[in-house]
Amino acid sequence: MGLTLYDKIYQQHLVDPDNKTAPLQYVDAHLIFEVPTAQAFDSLRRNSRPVRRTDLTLATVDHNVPTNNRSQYRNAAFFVKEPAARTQITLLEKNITEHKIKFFSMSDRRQGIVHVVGPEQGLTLPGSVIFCGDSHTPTHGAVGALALSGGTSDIEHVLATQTVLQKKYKNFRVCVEGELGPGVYSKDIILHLLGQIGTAGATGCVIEFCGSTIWNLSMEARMVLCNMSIEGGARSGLVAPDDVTFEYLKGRPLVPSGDDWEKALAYWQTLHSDVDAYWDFTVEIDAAEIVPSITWGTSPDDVIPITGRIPDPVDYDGTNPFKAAAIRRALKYMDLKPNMLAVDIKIDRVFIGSCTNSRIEDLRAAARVAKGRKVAESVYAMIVPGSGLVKQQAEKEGLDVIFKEAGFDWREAGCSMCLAMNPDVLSPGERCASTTNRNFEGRQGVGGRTHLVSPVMAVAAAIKGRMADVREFLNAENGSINVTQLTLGGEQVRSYGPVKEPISVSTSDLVDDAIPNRPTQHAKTSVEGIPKFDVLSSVAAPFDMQNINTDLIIPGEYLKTVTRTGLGSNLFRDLRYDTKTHQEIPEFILNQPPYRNSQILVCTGENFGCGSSREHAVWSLVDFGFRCVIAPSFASIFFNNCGKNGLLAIPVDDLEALKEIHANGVANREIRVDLPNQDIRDAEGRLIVKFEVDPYTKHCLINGLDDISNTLASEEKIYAFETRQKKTFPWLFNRIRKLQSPRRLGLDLPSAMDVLDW
Ligand SMILES: CC(C)[C@H](C(=O)O)[C@@H](O)C(=O)O
Ligand code: SF4
Repeated sequence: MGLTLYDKIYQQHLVDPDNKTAPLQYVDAHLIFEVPTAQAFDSLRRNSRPVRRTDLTLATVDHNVPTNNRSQYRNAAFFVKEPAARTQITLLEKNITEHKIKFFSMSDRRQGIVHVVGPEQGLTLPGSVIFCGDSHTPTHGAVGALALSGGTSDIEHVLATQTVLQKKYKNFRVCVEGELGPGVYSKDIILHLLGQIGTAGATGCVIEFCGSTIWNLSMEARMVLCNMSIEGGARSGLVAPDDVTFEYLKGRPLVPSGDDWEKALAYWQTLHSDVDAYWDFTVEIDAAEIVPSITWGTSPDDVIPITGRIPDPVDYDGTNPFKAAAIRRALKYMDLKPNMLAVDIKIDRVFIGSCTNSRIEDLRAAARVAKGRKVAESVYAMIVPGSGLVKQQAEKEGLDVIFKEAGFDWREAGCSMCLAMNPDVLSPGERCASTTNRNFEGRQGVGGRTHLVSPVMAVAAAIKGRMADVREFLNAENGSINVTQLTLGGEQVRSYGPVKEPISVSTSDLVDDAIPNRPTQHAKTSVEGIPKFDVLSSVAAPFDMQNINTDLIIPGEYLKTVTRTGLGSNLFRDLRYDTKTHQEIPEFILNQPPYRNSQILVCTGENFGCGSSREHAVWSLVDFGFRCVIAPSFASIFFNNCGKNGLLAIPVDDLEALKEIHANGVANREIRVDLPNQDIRDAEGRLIVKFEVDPYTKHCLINGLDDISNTLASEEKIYAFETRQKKTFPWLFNRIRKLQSPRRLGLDLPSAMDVLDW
């Protein structure tokens, strides 16, 4: 039996292939940003743990940054007005300065969304493992890397050990064959897929995208697919590297050159799944069936073609009551009527941006539709390039002029209106056609309504003032669209800036390679652990929603905290409080007296904790008082984050048992969760169900041990692996610290006073 590309990269990165209980993957590159890192650095400091490889770590700021004009920019402390955001950004600056980590600050034109910046600089290379504490890290898989995400505890683990604990996931193959129709973009491919498999369809899997349609896509279009793999529940997504990949990589600042390029290329060309590889799941899609699509509801799989109608819950009442309830809730939130035509949905706002669709090809495609046209008077439309270099490139090509003439607001790089963490938010009730990846309730602002679309569909909506079929604009007199360019992204123009003194990473540079900060001489003998878990008796708070996402558990506004505590009061904010009056909603379960002190949450709906990797979701549950969550299934990142914070997540797929636990909760009767014996009993001690838990997590929970202590015990193995890796793949090392300062490259803002001259 052959291996998949994922199998191969995973195996190659196993630090100790014999350790099956806590498998460690070596991380070749680590990307960090302001939101989930403060707590990680703080905890390292408290436990006297050094950052192991500052030379394999790269930082930027994106989520919190305001996107208004930076012509008067002096420094972050002055520019960022909102105090919590300012604290988070300046704290990151302090941490990277202390640890000497390379950083693209707001005064550096290379700054931008972490998943735009990484590939743009060539940080992510085929066959490597990249880690970033953000759920859209799979984006980087487009170059044929294994791109892993996780929460703050994982970030801390990578900083301290340069490894991440990763079990082996399953293989999911998505094969798309044939030619895409006019106006169909890679965003439509991934929306189409999500419509088929749902938000939990690929849970516990890594997706490999393949087939003739995929090979014909540009790198940036492939990134869109990999980016949204997480929306299907996948642990990551990737595309085997080919000539398109190599062409994209060549010449980027962090990509090897000269002899090393030749050696690297020879290796990269071997990276593909074997013909006889075993696939746990396969989905085949005929490209001809895909039409420009939109989401209508509050989950990324609520997908309909632009020619379609809004679903009717009545159609599911008999067969799938969960789905019928979810549709009713979404229709109410989105203020839509069943069976309404997609093209009849009027919009107020358009947002083109985010790590999904803010690259140069997205902007080129959008500009082709916008050219010579006008945004409808009723619409406010904004374009936020993914990085300063994307913005610079777009301006060089005159795209900004096209957009401004059409009536778009042209802004500075950042996550912007993708999530409500910076000044760009929707007002309650506003409806937005958005090129982002999540349409959850409140995602773009309290009460805001999001429809996910491709960049060209966003422009079509902006012009019409309602959801529109971009194909109406094809071959029209003004700004006619060349379909090939539209789907393939057009010519490959480099989107990074001038390199005055090109860096060239060659093997000879390895002589003075950085020495890792190995922990032995610094390590404290006693470190903080996690709260111990043994046996717990409590009334379980009963929930019955499917796909409870982490935005719903704790909205983006609260991710600006720099501690792990204090989030409990805003747990489930949008379910718990009236959006207008901010008063408690009496019907919500956690506002009812018996459940205010519940330590167990039981949910009968599947896929608990989907969406973002924010560990804040777990911290808010723990801060509220929960020690255990029971559900039929969990999203992978949330599940991992639970164990690292002493919160026991128990998947119970025996639906009768689950109903019984739920019924005990409704009746206000205690249940007893026994971790050592792995069972759940009722108040009389009668067994309801036995449960599975992986032995390593059980051991850590019962003994209150944190992962890092365990991993550091394998220091010699990590060091040995690292030494081998350096010999075999020298081009993966010694490159980030050779990045040059923005000033030397002419990429600093003229008004900036905080430029770091590295
Ligand atoms: C803040 C970050 C942890 C989060 C994520 O993991 O995705 C964010 O980027 C999001 O899109 O919700
Ligand atoms: S999904 Fe949005 S908020 Fe998250 S990294 Fe991407 S752009 Fe930023």
